Amino acid sequence: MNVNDKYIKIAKDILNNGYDEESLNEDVRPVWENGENAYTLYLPQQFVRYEKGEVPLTSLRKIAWKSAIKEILWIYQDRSNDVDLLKEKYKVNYWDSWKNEKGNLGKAYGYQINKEFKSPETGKITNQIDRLISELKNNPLNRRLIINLIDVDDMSEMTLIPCAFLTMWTVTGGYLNLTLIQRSGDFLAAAAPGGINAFQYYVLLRMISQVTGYKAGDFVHFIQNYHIYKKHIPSIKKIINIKPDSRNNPKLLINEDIKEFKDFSIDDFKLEDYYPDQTKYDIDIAL
Ligand SMILES: Nc1nc(=O)c2c([nH]1)NC[C@@H]1CN(c3ccc(C(=O)N[C@@H](CCC(=O)O)C(=O)O)cc3)CN21
Ligand SMILES: O=c1ccn([C@H]2C[C@H](O)[C@@H](COP(=O)(O)O)O2)c(=O)[nH]1
Repeated sequence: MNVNDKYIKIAKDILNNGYDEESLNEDVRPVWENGENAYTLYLPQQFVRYEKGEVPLTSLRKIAWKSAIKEILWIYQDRSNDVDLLKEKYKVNYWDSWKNEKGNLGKAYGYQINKEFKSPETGKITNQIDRLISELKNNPLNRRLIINLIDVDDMSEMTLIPCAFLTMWTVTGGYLNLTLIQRSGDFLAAAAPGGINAFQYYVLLRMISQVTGYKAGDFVHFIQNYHIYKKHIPSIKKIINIKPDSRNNPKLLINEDIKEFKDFSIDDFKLEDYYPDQTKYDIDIAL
């Protein structure tokens, strides 16, 4: 099954078999801009496997792939929670609704990457990304290689509790394999197979592989609550009936001269053979 097939299969599964929040007569947290409840159809515990060499980018609709990479650079390289930085440095606006009065996300996302702690392996003061890179180079059989964006001590000071919050990393011979755990996934806006979340974490896998001397291996994306907002249903129904351009076979090229994680910039990433459907969808984002 290619990425588009995976997209269509899970979309149909949620549409046909998803639990309908509205009919459960319980409160839901998210609202639309006008204050109305944002109900979903949802399925629990879905996962998507992308074999090595497969780029998780759908061509059923246009994905903001550069913004997706910029978000990763902002979180893992700038180690920032500052929404104004995302806007000024990267021209990405879509986190604006979640910033606090100081213009940041509180103790979420990049804050957890910048936080220092004592490495359990070396005893030296480090941060989660530096420890991961150093252990992959020096101690590849380490089974404790995770990056966690949720620290329960800080949860009440996060403006949004990270959705794609946990990565786990395992070396097999010359390959680095990644699992991403996502607690909650908005199918249309971000979490679909080949959408922003899958693609951006695949890019992180490629980047970390490149600077630690491995090839990118398999990528598994697990979503605990996978949902389609009911307002998005008409768009999803259109998308799953698109016949994509048969030339699609996306390849991601990354500047091979980059050897240090801190040196990647957005201009080091190029996509080839990507011809996404150009239909425009006006996507409301639940707040
Ligand atoms: N309900 C909800 N869904 C999300 O996916 C989400 C949140 N909230 N809150 C935090 C971030 C913000 N995210 C967003 C916000 C907006 C778009 C969006 O407007 N996407 C459009 C245009 C993207 C562009 O061209 O820049 C799209 O067509 O996908 C996507 C993800 C992802 N996250
Ligand atoms: O990277 C992201 C960030 C956010 N989301 C979605 C998932 C949910 O629809 C909302 C968050 O609402 P919660 O009630 O906190 O789950 O944002 C995503 O899919 N991907």
